[in-house]
Amino acid sequence: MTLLTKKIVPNLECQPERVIQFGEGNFMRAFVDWQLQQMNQQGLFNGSSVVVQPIEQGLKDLLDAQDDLYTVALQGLQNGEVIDSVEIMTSVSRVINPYTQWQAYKELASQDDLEIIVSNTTEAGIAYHKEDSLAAMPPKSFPAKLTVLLHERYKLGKKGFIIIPCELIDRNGDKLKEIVLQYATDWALGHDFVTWLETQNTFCCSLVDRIVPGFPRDTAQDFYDKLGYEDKVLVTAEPFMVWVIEGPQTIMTAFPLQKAGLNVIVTEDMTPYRERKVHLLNGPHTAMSILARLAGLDTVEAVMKDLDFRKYVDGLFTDELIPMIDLPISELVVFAEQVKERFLNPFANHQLSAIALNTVSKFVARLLPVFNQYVDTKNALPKHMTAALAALILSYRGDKIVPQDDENIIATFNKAWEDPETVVVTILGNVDLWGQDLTAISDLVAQVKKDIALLETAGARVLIKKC
Ligand SMILES: NC(=O)C1=CN([C@@H]2O[C@H](COP(=O)(O)OP(=O)(O)OC[C@H]3O[C@@H](n4cnc5c(N)ncnc54)[C@H](O)[C@@H]3O)[C@@H](O)[C@H]2O)C=CC1
Ligand SMILES: O=P(O)(O)OC[C@H]1O[C@](O)(CO)[C@@H](O)[C@@H]1O
Repeated sequence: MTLLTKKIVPNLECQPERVIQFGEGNFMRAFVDWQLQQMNQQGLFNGSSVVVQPIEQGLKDLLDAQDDLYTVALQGLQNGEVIDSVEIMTSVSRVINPYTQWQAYKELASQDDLEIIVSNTTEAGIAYHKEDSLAAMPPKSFPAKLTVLLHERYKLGKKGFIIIPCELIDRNGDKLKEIVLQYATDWALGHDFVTWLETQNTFCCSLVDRIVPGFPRDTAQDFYDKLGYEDKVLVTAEPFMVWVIEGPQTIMTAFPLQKAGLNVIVTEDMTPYRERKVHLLNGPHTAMSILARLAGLDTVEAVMKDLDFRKYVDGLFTDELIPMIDLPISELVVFAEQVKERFLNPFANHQLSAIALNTVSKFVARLLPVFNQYVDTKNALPKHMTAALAALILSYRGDKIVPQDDENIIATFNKAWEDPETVVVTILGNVDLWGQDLTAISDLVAQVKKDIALLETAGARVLIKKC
């Protein structure tokens, strides 16, 4: 079968390079480059991205063999409709491997059309390596490579960039800027360079949300048969997306994502949006994964299609999560409905066991802040979250399902379960697990004991029906 190349795309228009993108992975290609494509199609941007492969091994060769073309398959539900679409992306101009093309990389500094820098180098990428130097070709870390590029740009007396990292770490833009400034100090790049960095560049924090399963290993041949060509870097993604960017509204002039109708929010403070995502998407994931596994269910979709569990999920959203988040209720209701639709994605096959990895820390980050808020404002226990907490303690006994977590956490639960009479008090009172003494919450110990007893005698389905 023919490989996807320019020959397959007639009248391919080359757009000027306007974006430097660190990271050629699945997420960036189905998120940022897909958005460039949407803007280009509407004649709003007329720009392409030059992609920098951040580590020595990567997809450059595969992409180059396809003239940097690839397909994005969007699969899922949107506004009640099944979306199963494919589109060839023409928004990547070329891929630079700085390990073999260091000079070409540095020359990007001289291109005036380049205005925007984006990145996703995984959670490990925004890191400081003390050994990195200005003379290295290239330095190891992504922030060090970026510092070299910015310094070249400064030396040419040109304007700076809008820099929007997409890594899934809190306050990614601040962290990236902090490390770049650290290199500027380490490498003695001078006060004027630091002033240029501060005044001519806009580092934005951003929060991305789109589930991108990536290359469809099991069904690739079906895709090729349907497409009529082979695409070794085809990427599947859900139709839903949100990009929350913390920065000045003016960035939308250079980067008209919103004008193209994309779900992009530019705000002065992204905290509520981060909370919205963590508590309304990842929170229900965690609560349902704990309880539904005890009832023998295995995927998010199965939970959402089960009438009893669906009621539980709806109640969790409506009674306990939405009222505790500091954003307009109408906005939260819309977001919650979108999340439920995403949970029902028939293409996703999202395993509860995958979500359940490291459940204790996930419970702390995703549910406990809302749990505390509920107790403080309502002076009562949130029943749905309390049931999930009880199920967590029971599952970590290890006889019904095998918990996967840090070995110290597993050991803590094993030890506590040696005495079933005291296990609830021991676990809830363990500040190392929760960051607080949960036995101090009025009635919690008694309720969790009752819930565990019901889980043991009647099962998870009966417990959630009581919520
Ligand atoms: N796939 C998804 O559904 C979503 C993924 N994310 C996040 O995006 C990140 C990337 O995900 P994918 O694109 O799916 O993975 P991927 O494996 O396709 O791409 C990883 C990218 O990160 C780069 N990279 C890896 N380690 C690095 C390091 N130490 N320093 C610099 N660069 C490094 C690689 O060169 C590659 O460009 C992940 O951290 C993930 O948490 C965020 C939202 C959704
Ligand atoms: O299964 P979890 O850990 O709740 O995460 C669900 C998904 O949400 C996302 O944050 C969506 O953007 C992805 O990173 C992740 O795949």
